[in-house]
Amino acid sequence: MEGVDYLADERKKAEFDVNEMKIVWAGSRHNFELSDRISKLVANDPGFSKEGRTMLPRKELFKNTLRKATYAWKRIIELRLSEEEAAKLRHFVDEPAFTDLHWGMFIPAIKGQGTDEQQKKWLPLAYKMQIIGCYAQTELGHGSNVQGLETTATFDPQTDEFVIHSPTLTSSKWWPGGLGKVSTHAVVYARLITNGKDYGINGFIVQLRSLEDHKPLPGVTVGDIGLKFGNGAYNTMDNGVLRFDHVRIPRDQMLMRVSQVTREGKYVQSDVPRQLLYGTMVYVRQTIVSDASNALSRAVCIATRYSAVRRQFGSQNGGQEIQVIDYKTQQNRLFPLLASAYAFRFVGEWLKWLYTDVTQRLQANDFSTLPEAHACTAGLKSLTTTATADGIEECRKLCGGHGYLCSSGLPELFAVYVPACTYEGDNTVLLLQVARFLMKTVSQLGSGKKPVGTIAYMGRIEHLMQCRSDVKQAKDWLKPSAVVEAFEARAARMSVACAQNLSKFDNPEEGFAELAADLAEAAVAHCQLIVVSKFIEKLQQDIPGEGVKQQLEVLCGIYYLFLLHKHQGDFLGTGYITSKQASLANDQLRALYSQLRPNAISLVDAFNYTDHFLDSILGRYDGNVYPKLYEAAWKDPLNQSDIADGFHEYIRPLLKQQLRTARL
Ligand SMILES: CCCCCCC/C=C/C(=O)SCCNC(=O)CCNC(=O)[C@H](O)C(C)(C)COP(=O)(O)OP(=O)(O)OC[C@H]1O[C@@H](n2cnc3c(N)ncnc32)[C@H](O)[C@@H]1OP(=O)(O)O
Ligand SMILES: Cc1cc2nc3c(=O)[nH]c(=O)nc-3n(C[C@H](O)[C@H](O)[C@H](O)COP(=O)(O)OP(=O)(O)OC[C@H]3O[C@@H](n4cnc5c(N)ncnc54)[C@H](O)[C@@H]3O)c2cc1C
Repeated sequence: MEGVDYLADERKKAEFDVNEMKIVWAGSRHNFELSDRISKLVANDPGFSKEGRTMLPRKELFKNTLRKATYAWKRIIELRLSEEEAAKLRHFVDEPAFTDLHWGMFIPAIKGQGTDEQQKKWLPLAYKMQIIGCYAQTELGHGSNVQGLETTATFDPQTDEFVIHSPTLTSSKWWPGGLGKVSTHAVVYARLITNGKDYGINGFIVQLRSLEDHKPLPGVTVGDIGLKFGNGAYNTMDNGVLRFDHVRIPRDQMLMRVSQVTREGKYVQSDVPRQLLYGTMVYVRQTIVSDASNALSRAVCIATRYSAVRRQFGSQNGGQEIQVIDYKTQQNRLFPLLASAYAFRFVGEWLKWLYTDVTQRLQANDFSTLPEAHACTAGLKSLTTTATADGIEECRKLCGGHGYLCSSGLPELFAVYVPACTYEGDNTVLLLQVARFLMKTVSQLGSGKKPVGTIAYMGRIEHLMQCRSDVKQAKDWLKPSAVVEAFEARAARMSVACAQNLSKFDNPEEGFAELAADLAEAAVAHCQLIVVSKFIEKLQQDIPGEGVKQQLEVLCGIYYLFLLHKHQGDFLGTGYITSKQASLANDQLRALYSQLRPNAISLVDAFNYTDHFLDSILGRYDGNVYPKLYEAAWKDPLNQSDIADGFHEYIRPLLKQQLRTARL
């Protein structure tokens, strides 16, 4: 039965041009062609096979990752791939590896915090992978509280060196990816001490291992921190532990863009803000937002295809049972996730633009938009990773029992993805950063400083505090102006309520700690407003392709009406809508589910994922699920023999004993 498309009827139902939607999803025709070409290249290369990955013991799994990463590098060189193509290739190889941190954090840290001279020295080595680096910030005792890090870098003017030292057990670096077994170098964050004074955290380039035999250098203790959550999953990564015993590095290995230490040991602060030390985190948080749409769309693609294949109940006169995708409850769980995948795609595109803009401004010594960029990257990283991790798990449940099989692809996807809620900033800690930014904005209202960008709506605070929704019938909820005002009024009112409550405390920090849960909710409301607004703005662009814009309008409506339904307590509680208007929103949401239904399979086809990338029997493009599940079961190592290892040792004596008892 090879070659039959079991989802062909579903595909025929599409009311839009799928090829044009693929381009919208990819961001441009160029991006589409690039992804299409590289994903097929990876899928057709046996060197990148994923076969049996979840069954391998850790050591073999890790060795296999080293093989794949090295093979990927070989192919990148052989095919003379550009930086953009190489990054795509690593993405489609789809296995967390030390290279993620080398390219994703070590190099960006040197670029962002190194002087021109330092970049000239280190970047060519890193680009050719003649050195391999990681980002060593977090310690056993401190992750979120970066200012609490304990590793020291003490300047020795006698030798013109820094002495890097781990003074306590809790100062051991703990977690950095690529550190445990591979990295030769690290950007290490340590307290800078000179002339007996502690100047706080700074980055230093430190060599950890010999470039000859890869042995740790004298004074360096380094290893892997141990097995993590899930089979396979993130265990392909060597998250590491690192201790220094008075390790000496030349002074010029301190990353000196933000501050410098002179030959005499004098500390000099540049005129750039100290927060630039945190710049690598801003960059990576922005990439994590784009990646959320990749991970969520992947899970949704699997769950949607399988929901169209799977049938349960409702057979009449011997006819077929109902496809589970036709149950309203399935749609109510699945379609908002499909809509979220598209929403996160577009907000990710916008955030990339914002990041590029702030980077250009920083180069021109304009630091004015840095606080907003920090708040947006932190908040959207938190919002999108939380929703994506929850969404992947929901997709697993949407696939019933078969979703729990590793061959569905969902358990591994979840296990690889879920730490995104923690790394690059715990999601709650990041929301509180957004809340601080919002409270600062509210406190400055009336001071003459006009809020701009994503907080421009605060400039209309008087209107937003007293306006009421004018929705009278369900379809009024399709008017962008009605929706944007609803989300703005909710976010503004929640922030103002927090600010009013905060003002009742004599000590603002005590107040902030006491009201943290409310503040985090206000931050979520603000971030949801950003996602909704950016989706609506996207729809105001010229979008070619028959029916493409209409489908995006349906998805956008589902995204915001589902949020409105889920958080109706906020909208009702702040008095912007009535319960009747909330109920109309729900009516409209149901109507949109019906509009989306015939297009569901084509909307996930628009992600253009290869079966290799999805790595899921339930999500196969052709929908040929049952024969392939059956076939895969027989490939399990337990089925290599009829009689299991251990039978003679354990089960047989047990059975014999029971036989004896029965005879008695
Ligand atoms: C592509 C790669 C693959 C992905 C693999 C991922 C592997 C994972 C890697 C990692 O996890 S690396 C380690 C990441 N660690 C964190 O994210 C730590 C989280 N903590 C922090 O970011 C910060 O310390 C904090 C919690 C945001 C701030 O703590 P604190 O309250 O102590 O703030 P201060 O340091 O005093 O700063 C105050 C001032 O600075 C502003 N600010 C904070 N962060 C930034 C930033 N990143 N950019 C710009 N500005 C920032 C903050 O808003 C305050 O401003 P004001 O209120 O004073 O105006
Ligand atoms: C898979 C993985 C890869 C990683 N890779 C790297 C890497 O390459 N390099 C690197 O340097 N680090 C890395 N990390 C570390 C990561 O950045 C930290 O774990 C993360 O920043 C969270 O910090 P923490 O572990 O200290 O959490 P904690 O701050 O200890 O969080 C514990 C709990 O306390 C809460 N909490 C903490 N502070 C507050 C507060 N102020 N208010 C309210 N609640 C609070 C949190 O919400 C959380 O619920 C990685 C972590 C993981 C899991």
